Amino acid sequence: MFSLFGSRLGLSISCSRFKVSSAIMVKYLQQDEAVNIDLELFNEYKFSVDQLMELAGLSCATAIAKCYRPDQAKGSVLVCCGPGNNGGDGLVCARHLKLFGFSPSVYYPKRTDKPLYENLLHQCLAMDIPVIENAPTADLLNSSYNLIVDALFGFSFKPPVRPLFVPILEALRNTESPICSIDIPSGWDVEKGCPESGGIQPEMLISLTAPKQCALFFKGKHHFLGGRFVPPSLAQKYQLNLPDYPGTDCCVKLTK
Ligand SMILES: NC(=O)C1=CN([C@@H]2O[C@H](COP(=O)(O)OP(=O)(O)OC[C@H]3O[C@@H](n4cnc5c(N)ncnc54)[C@H](O)[C@@H]3O)[C@@H](O)[C@H]2O)[C@H](O)CC1
Ligand SMILES: [K+]
Repeated sequence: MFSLFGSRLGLSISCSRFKVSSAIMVKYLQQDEAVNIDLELFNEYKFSVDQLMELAGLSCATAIAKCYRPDQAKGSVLVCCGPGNNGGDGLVCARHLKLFGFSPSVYYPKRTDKPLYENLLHQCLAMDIPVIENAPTADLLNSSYNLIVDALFGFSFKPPVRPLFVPILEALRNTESPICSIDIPSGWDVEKGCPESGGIQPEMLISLTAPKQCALFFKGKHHFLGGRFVPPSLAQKYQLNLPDYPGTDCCVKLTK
């Protein structure tokens, strides 16, 4: 009797909290705020990169599986990974996509020689995830992949794009296959959004921890928040106004 009453009470509290939190907009972070929150997670809260990257990558794969089916005609996903932690999120995401029934391949042109990244790549190879060596053209993306995951650059990106990444960003700009960007549409300014000279236009964006200001310029179909690891005291300190994640989900759809 008591527990039933308790759970009903809990439900009504979370419903009323939802009303309150949906009225307050989630905070869109400046680049330095994103960097500071990241540093605080590591230095004050003592999380390791591996822990947060695993949760971030899992939340990305989960959000993708909510929007795209693994059994479409070509059924394959190309995960493009950059040299930093955004690329690491991509490697984790590729591994979970494979476990969810997708057929991911990885493009990883600038590999970081640190054990974390070597191990993440090793795990992908051990799970028979192909790694393609050459930058794909837009035509190859159109003919071979149903979805492109953009894990090239995250919140530490500083324009302009260096030469090694120009061909892949050019292909992403011209492909007709849908793109899902992790945290930041790569090549976009973290605060000002798409460069005036043109940039990629993802169909899906998965913001991690909290959206960055460039997400205000996102025009695609699906905007999710992932990375459900923020301690309430940290969310409070930066007034993130995070939405309630449904139940035990690791991602939540954001509405405009
Ligand atoms: N707290 C969190 O929310 C977490 C987020 N995660 C992910 O980490 C990235 C941020 O990672 P970071 O390593 O700081 O940087 P990036 O991946 O954005 O890129 C750094 C990498 O890129 C190179 N680079 C920078 N500018 C350029 C350029 N113009 N051209 C070419 N290359 C460039 C730079 O040299 C570095 O090598 C965040 O967005 C999330 O995706 C964590 O996984 C979990 C915690
Ligand atoms: K990205």
